[in-house]
Amino acid sequence: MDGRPATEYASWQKLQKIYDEQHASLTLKDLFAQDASSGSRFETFSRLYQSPSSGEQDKILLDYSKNLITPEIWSTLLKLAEEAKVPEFRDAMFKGEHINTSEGRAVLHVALRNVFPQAGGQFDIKEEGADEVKEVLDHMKQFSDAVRSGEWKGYTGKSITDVVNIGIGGSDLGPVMVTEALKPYSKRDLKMHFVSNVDGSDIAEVLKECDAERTLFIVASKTFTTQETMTNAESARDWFLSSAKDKEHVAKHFVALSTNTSAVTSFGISSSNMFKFWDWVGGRYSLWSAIGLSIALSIGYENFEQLLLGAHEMDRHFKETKLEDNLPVILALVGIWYNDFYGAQTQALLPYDQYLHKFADYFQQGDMESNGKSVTKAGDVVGYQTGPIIWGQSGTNGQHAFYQLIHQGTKLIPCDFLAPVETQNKIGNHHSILLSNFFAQPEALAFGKTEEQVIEELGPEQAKNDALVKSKIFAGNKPTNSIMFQKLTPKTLGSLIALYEHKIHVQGAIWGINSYDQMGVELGKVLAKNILAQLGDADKVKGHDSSTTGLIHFFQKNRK
Ligand SMILES: O=P(O)(O)OC[C@H]1O[C@H](O)[C@H](O)[C@@H](O)[C@@H]1O
Repeated sequence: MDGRPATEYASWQKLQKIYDEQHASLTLKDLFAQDASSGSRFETFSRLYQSPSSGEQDKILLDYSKNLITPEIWSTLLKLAEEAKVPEFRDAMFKGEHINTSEGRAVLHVALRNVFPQAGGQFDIKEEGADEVKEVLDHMKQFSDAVRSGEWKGYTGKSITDVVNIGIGGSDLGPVMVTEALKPYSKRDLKMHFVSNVDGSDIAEVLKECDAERTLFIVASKTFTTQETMTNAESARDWFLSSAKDKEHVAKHFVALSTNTSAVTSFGISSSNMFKFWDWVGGRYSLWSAIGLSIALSIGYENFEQLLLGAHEMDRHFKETKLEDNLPVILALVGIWYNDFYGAQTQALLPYDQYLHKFADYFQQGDMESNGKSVTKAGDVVGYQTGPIIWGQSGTNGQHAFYQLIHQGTKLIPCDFLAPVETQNKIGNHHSILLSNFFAQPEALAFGKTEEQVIEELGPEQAKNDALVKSKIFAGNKPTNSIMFQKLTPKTLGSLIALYEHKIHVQGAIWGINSYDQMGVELGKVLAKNILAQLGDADKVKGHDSSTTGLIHFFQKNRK
């Protein structure tokens, strides 16, 4: 809680000792072979989460049995969570304590979904702005209903057909991921576009598809100062005014999502077209706030509310469930075991659901910006690994691209496999084929293929080729989690996102770092501003190393 280095905990030291003594002989094959004597490993190491309000329909099964853990390792990991005061740190977040210590802020994305008195009661959160959440949601409902119904008209009296969300980082990735994930619930005649990159090609391609009379621009930026977003927003406004001519028309075509009212109004967007949020909403935790307006426009406010409800129910689960049954805690501890003791550098997220194809992209920011830190909250340099590199993509596509390395490469890649029981699109036997791959890959990763099996398969003649035999062996022993949910509904998606958010929180608490600032993104921004001022004139290029100077001069000489 106070940023104690994790290595100081007795349970951490015990885990190190267990690892040193046992890891060479610890195999998933042996662990599962013990099933007969000690009861099913699946029973011991899996947990079923049921939505309190819709139970069966929105259940999530977490199977973590295919991990290199024994009862002793597992109880020591749970002890670590206690020693690191994970429950206290979690409760401090829910109470609104300023756990983002470097910025002196509360961390209250849970307050954004704390709007369901009927769902087991609300958390008591006393932070400035927390009581305004409902008001902003009502504004979002009213606005998204009006746009979706066609009641909201553009400057020539036509309804809106295209929505362009202009934002970057947390003001882009969440809306992109969720609108993709919930496409089956979307209004197909309201097309969503996302512009994030300051590369003019991004906005240019989107504008080619839009008609100024029927396009709504959402300028999404917590700070309303982000260079990429403001540059894109200005270009969008210029493009719009080249058709609309009159600045008065901006009000019908531009809205802002921000915490910065004065910057929004000076951009020319009236405060009545602004949807606000608060400094206790971190950018990468903001899709639940006004930043989710594009989501509400796409899937409708009622579905957006279901997304919030799913997250709120996972919040309750995280807050109220004992550590050994707590899904976010389980994911966090399994991750720490590989990250800190086995030395795994990465963590793959592999959804077997095409609609989740942006899930890993989203949690790249969620996890890596949160836990990519190397000093504790007390300011000490950590002597252990913190946040993993998050990567991945839709499972079957990955199988034909990078799974080779996971199966037979030299690196340990812990993987989370995710899949729905029910598909959104019943076509032939696609879903059975998809799921058979979802079941097969973790099995292959865990149990591999022995030399004897390879020899038997090859037959006596080919088996004489030793190199061929060796190349076909799968060492196995590769750990995975499998997460199955009933169907990718808005509510289930909300719960899945909150599950991973809280996993990140628990890991950050154990590592003693601040998961809620992002100082590491600042330096590059400052240097870029400085360079921008020098780009126009070769004589102005000063104060850099020879490499940077050489590159800038090369650009200046060759630009057209
Ligand atoms: O929403 P904005 O203020 O425009 O910020 C957009 C992004 O900017 C920075 O890169 C931060 O590191 C991100 O956390 C943030 O999401």
